[in-house]
Amino acid sequence: MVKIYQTIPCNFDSSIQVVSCFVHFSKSFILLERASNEADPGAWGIPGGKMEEQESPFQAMKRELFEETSLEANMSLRMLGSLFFRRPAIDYTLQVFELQLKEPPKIYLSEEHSSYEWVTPLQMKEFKLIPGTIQVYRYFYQNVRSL
Ligand SMILES: Nc1nc2c([nH]c(=O)n2[C@@H]2O[C@H](COP(=O)(O)OP(=O)(O)OP(=O)(O)O)[C@@H](O)[C@H]2O)c(=O)[nH]1
Repeated sequence: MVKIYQTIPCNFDSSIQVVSCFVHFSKSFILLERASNEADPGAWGIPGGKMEEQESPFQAMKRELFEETSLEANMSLRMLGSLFFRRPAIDYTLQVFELQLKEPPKIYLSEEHSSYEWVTPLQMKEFKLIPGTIQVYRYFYQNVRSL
């Protein structure tokens, strides 16, 4: 159960910041499957993770992309915006990025993930996604302003 807000909700704990990225190639973007020894095993999501202290969102996003996929993002990494996530036990801010690739990339996964797939927006529904993934996609790419 997750609630997503465009503006900061009342009594929001903003101490946790997460970054995530839609990595596009052709008409697809990449989803990663969380490994069996991770939180939420078997759930699929776009690359991302928690920001570390003293990192900027861009630094955190580049680090996570490299750790999780081996992709090195430079000038082409763009920030799309932020959303506020409220789960029963935790609040966090999600900073969402996109990276458009022109060449087919070589992907090397870390131990955090067991597999990856390139999916079109329509195929997203076939995956057991991290809650909120479809809403985040719609918000940034289909200009749907209500979550
Ligand atoms: N990677 C990723 N995480 C997301 C997305 N959406 C979303 O709510 N999250 C949440 O953001 C958090 C990211 O945490 P993580 O466990 O992947 O971060 P991390 O790699 O830094 O892990 P650690 O510091 O616990 O080792 C998780 O609670 C995850 O459910 C998403 O699209 N991608």
